[in-house]
Amino acid sequence: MARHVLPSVDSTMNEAARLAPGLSGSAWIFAHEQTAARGRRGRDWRAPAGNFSATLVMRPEGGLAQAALYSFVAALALEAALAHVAGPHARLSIKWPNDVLLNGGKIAGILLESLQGGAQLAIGIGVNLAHAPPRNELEPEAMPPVSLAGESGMVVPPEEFLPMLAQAFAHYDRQFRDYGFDAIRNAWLARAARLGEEITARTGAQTYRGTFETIDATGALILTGPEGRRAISAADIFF
Ligand SMILES: O=C(O)CCCC[C@@H]1SC[C@@H]2NC(=O)N[C@@H]21
Repeated sequence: MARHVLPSVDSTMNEAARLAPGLSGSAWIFAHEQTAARGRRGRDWRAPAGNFSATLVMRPEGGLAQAALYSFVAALALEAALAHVAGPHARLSIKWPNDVLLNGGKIAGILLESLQGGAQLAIGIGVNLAHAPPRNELEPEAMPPVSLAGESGMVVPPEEFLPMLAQAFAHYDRQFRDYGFDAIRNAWLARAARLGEEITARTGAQTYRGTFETIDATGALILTGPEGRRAISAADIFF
């Protein structure tokens, strides 16, 4: 698979959009540093040298709904690659839909954007390998950020993390294509943070509190509260 390695870039998502028209297959776009990286919901994302920053551009099968499920494929791949470097005792979990947590703090984030009218998908992945952002730069209720180095003392060069992540992604992508979302859903649920516990979901103006029952066949979070069972397809989650 093609790999583009950049010393510095505004955002690997922007670079993905620039390169996409010329890409026939899949490609990883990796940068040692990003100067204007973005997170979900228009938030800024810090991506200094030492942290991992990459975007995978690919051509998903099926329509947009199918492409959105790559959020879970990517989260599983990221969790697997982190388990590989952090060792079997690291407390890793996935917060719906796709934040990877280490020891209960956010170590990584995933951002999906469609390109070329949905023909291509850009999956951006950022991992705090060396540095966590300062708490005061985040929203007050955001998950506490952590880094791999801070939690474990381990130094993993970002360029060495790329092949591990690419391999783990290829594994789960194959599972998804061969066995469908059910296989991904089961693996995801086995690693889900706060499954069966009380959580809060905030969707724009609405806040719902309830028990995190499961995710459905579309990836929506199923919350059971005083008003019954609710499927939530986009929200911020608070524990
Ligand atoms: O948790 C989030 O809000 C998602 C963060 C995604 C950050 C990655 S870093 C690589 C890629 N380039 C970007 O500008 N953003 C994503």
